Amino acid sequence: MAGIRRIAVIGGGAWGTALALVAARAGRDVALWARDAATVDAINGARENPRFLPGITFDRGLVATTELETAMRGADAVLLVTPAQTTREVAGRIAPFCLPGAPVILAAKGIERGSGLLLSDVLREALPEAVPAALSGPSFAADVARKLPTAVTIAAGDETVADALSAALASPSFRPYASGDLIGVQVGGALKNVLAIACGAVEGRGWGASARAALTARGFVELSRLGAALGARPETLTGLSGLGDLVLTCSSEQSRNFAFGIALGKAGTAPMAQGGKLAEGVFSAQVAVDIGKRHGVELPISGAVAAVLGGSLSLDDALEALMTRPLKRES
Ligand SMILES: NC(=O)C1=CN([C@@H]2O[C@H](COP(=O)(O)OP(=O)(O)OC[C@H]3O[C@@H](n4cnc5c(N)ncnc54)[C@H](O)[C@@H]3O)[C@@H](O)[C@H]2O)C=CC1
Ligand SMILES: O=C(CO)COP(=O)(O)O
Repeated sequence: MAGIRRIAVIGGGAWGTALALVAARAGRDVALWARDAATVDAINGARENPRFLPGITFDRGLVATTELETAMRGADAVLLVTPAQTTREVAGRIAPFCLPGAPVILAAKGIERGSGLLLSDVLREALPEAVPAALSGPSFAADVARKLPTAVTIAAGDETVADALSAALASPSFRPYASGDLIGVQVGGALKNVLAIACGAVEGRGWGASARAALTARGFVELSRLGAALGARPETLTGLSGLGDLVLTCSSEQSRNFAFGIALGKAGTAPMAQGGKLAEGVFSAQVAVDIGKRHGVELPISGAVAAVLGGSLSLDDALEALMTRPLKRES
């Protein structure tokens, strides 16, 4: 496909702002849409997003706006960076302004709850003229905004689209790898959040580093089995958006899912509130288990997370249930 000159970034939270910086550093003409006027003013004026990226002054100026039509005007590609559960609504809102055939890169990590659809399928329903793509991998917004180096996967059904998007976003601090596996990239991104809650709970409950590593490894088995059942490629599951992101989020308090898990672990049962920060795994746990059931894939750790979050199981009982499952050979 032709070179990508102008990119619209939809969503002015931590990741949307960081990705707008990535695109600007890669030499793209960037317009960032945020719904909150104070955020737009701070980005345009002080080169900051104090609500979502506190303490970071950007190395580049960005053009932000509260007007969707202005942000979308002439965009060759769109980065959709609002929470997973808002994808259908926001895709519907940008639909009137989206150029036919423009790639829409899904940057949220989750599965739609009501429908059980991956976000690329949500996009196909809400914005059928767009070409779905996904960006995922080990990448904390604050690190990326600070220009710390990382690598991610960018996937699209047509690998030449993934190649073009990778070229459009690459810079010395941000290295995308192109992939044709749109399903695998999304399954990894959604499941690692659920598993990070489990690992955080282990941390918060004081069950030790050995338990956390064991849970991460068995969690990877869940992620791989679900991915394989949905048609993911093995190299995606062991790659940046699968194992890479799982390792990051299951071991770092910088992760909101892991931090949510720590709070859960300290409480022993599901906390009443999330403390305001987005933890996507909370929304994906049960729907992932339901998808697994439909495909004959058991997800015991994700199931335990869903049951604890749903209030039907305490953490201590969840641990006992996992540890006393019938013994089997490792696979
Ligand atoms: N923060 C991070 O390090 C990373 C986040 N992600 C993913 O990116 C997605 C977004 O996360 P963040 O930007 O970090 O969250 P955030 O909480 O920092 O920001 C969310 C943004 O979405 C906006 N928003 C919420 N509901 C909306 C709606 N209905 N319509 C329009 N805008 C709406 C909020 O106003 C806010 O600007 C999540 O799925 C997350 O898993 C992916 C990689 C890294
Ligand atoms: O996806 C992320 C890093 O790759 C961010 O993780 P959290 O949403 O748990 O903060």
